[in-house]
Amino acid sequence: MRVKICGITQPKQSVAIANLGATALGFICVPSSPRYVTIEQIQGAVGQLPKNVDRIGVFANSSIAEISQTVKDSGLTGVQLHGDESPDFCSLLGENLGNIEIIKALRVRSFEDLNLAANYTKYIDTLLLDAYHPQQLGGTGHTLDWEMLQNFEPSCPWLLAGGLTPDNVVAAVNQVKPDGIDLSSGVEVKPGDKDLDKVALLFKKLRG
Ligand SMILES: O=C(O)c1ccccc1N[C@@H]1O[C@H](COP(=O)(O)O)[C@@H](O)[C@H]1O
Repeated sequence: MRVKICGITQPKQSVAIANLGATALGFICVPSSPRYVTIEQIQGAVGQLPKNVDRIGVFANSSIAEISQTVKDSGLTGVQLHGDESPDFCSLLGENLGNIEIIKALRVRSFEDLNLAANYTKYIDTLLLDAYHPQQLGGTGHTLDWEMLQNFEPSCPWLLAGGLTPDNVVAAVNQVKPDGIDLSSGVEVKPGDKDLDKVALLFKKLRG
């Protein structure tokens, strides 16, 4: 299963988390986030990573020019769009970025939100479902209603995010059966500072 650990800010932690088993790391390019990193910080963090670990930049309502420049300068292999980006925006971005993974995040509070997924799948590589929060775009630590996802079968791979922790991850995966998972605050000491013991426990639970 694909496991993305998001909100990495420190080069040392990025290598340690990859060694523990993460298949993708996320770098927050949203200036209002406490986990925000600059292009230089991303360069420092991805420099030592094994080639097979995906490096995903997380954006929210950034322009195509901004995203393209960041991808080019920092060696990202994918982008996660966590704002109100439209299907047309995803399609245009895909044309601009070429061989870069596009992950569209939907913040879900109702079936109406979930049904939006169908409008995106032909323009993106991967869908991500996160919890909706009225004041925060992401990294909220809130779970979404997993019951709603019982019959969720989009026509592209998808990741479950939102409030996952070493304690609830096995239940989430068994109940919802996503193609992968994405965690941020559930494996942190504080925003931007990952707790490596919690990350290790996460992989232990997943392997168990
Ligand atoms: O983590 C952030 O600060 C952030 C800011 C803006 C957009 C997305 C952000 N993070 C994403 O939020 C989800 C879930 O996080 P959590 O596990 O509930 O803390 C995850 O996909 C992050 O990529």
